[in-house]
Amino acid sequence: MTDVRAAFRRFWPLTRGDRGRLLVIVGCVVLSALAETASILLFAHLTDTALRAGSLTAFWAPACAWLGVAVLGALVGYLGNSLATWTAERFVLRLRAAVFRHVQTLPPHFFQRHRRGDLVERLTGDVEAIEQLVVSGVVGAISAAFSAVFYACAALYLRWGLALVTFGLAPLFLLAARRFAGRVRTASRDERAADGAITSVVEESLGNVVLTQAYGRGADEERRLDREARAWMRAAVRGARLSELYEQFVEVVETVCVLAVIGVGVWEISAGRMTLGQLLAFAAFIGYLYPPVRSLGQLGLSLTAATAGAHRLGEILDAEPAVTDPEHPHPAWPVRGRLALRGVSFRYPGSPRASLRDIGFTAGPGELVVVTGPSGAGKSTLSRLLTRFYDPARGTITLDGVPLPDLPLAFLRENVALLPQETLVLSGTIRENIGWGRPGASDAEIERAARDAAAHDFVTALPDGYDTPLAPGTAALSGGQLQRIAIARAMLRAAPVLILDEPTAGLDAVAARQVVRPLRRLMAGRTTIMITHDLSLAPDADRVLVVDGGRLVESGTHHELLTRAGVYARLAHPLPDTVTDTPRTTEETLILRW
Ligand SMILES: Nc1ncnc2c1ncn2[C@@H]1O[C@H](COP(=O)(O)OP(=O)(O)OP(=O)(O)O)[C@@H](O)[C@H]1O
Repeated sequence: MTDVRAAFRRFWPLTRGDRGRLLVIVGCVVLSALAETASILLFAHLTDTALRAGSLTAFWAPACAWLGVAVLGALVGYLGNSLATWTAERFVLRLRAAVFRHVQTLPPHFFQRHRRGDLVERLTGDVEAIEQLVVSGVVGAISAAFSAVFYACAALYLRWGLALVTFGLAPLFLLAARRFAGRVRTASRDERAADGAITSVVEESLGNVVLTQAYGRGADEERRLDREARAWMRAAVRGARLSELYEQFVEVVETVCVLAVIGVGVWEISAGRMTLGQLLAFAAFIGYLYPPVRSLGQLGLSLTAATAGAHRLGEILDAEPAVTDPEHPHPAWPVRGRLALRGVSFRYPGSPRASLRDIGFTAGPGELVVVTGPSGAGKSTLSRLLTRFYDPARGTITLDGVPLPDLPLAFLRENVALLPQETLVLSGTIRENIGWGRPGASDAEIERAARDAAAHDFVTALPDGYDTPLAPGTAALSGGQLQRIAIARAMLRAAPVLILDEPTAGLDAVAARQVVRPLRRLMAGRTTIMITHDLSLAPDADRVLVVDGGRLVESGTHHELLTRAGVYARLAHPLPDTVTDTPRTTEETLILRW
């Protein structure tokens, strides 16, 4: 129960703005229960007056009153239920938006440590489970409680002795619910986790379908899905069995209660202390009284199950963003793009060792700094610090002399554009994909960016041109073409600082050649930090930095580093022109990958 309370306290604030409506719903629920109670009393009256006497004249007045009450109850019931559904859905909408907003602020390592399918499940199934707890649960509990109180009062009014017998048996329902609660919670938690695992496997398998087919691993993937699906089935069956067992058990308890009441009632009638109408009405009340008591117990079980969802969602909401906006941000200025790193060290949260140690360098407008090094050296980590996905543990990074943490994140990322390693395609047309770089850009600006990125020709050759729809993983464009779309997007952003993370990764020599020219146009006049294994652009760089084991081990121009015969020379080896002094053009040296 403490879990339910804690979950409720955590998510209740999200009902702000709808509490007036919740009050109206409660009003409707109470009126509905009152109408139900009144109809039963009218039924008793009708039995004792019209039915027993067989008088039609005595029939009309209670019958009309009963009809009036029924119509009123129906209207109020309709209003209350519609409003409750609307409020519940609004709550789901708000909760999902809040969780999604929070997820957007979380650092890269959060997404590396959680399977995507599991996150999807938390944002869908678990969000709905919490709605059960906070909105439908509360409305259901209030409705059940008021109904139980009204029926109990009416039963007391009809025959208080008999009513007390009835009430004495009611706690049996709550006891039964208590006994089941723990097991229901475990089954529900397992079911939700298994749901997430299934979504993850399906998503991963579909995402890697080419690899799976190429390596003939379809059967393995099927087994993987089967394993998760069986875990889900076990949990689902366990949950269903528990709730069925509870239902049936309660059914038997209810029968015992009703029989006890009728038995006592028959004895009362035989002693002349009760009329048949009263007994029938009383039996009806019992029929009505136990379901709300029962549903209070059932509700307890649903709420307990919902806490499993609350717990899983809490894990997301408790994850902290790695960086936040400064309290007193530095005022905006026209950024020139001078980057400076001094003594920068960084370790990923939870990682035993530092990924970067004591890194320092500067880069100014119009300069190209190539950062290279073996796999795992810390190059991508550096790009994450420059775009402030993380702050360094030690040292500082400044933009035009202002430390990055003093800048509003939006301002920083407007001025420091990242071209990530994965060519990211968004759901939308090519025009929207490019326009994403700068919201509000005109079609002419988008087209100009596409021309500069050498994308215009292949885009216009497509049947739908700029209106060709793209979607992640389903784009009918080559890797090089997608990369040029990404370059056009970055062109449009027109940020003074560019961070290019492996801009030619995954492209063959021909495709790489096609992106080099647009890349150079993109870099012109900007401060560019290019993280790459591909040394084809290194001869053009003002400075090449070699990172190894998180440290900056060498720095200089391509030719200086080659003549130094250190790590860089080894990385670039064997290169046909390692000792020539005449630098080749970028295109000629393009295949200098190591
Ligand atoms: N989320 C993370 N949590 C813990 N350690 C991480 C995380 N991401 C990366 N690392 C570690 O940090 C180090 C640097 O990784 P990084 O991705 O920056 O290397 P890289 O030089 O970009 O490699 P590659 O060239 O293969 O992309 C590696 O040892 C890696 O294992």
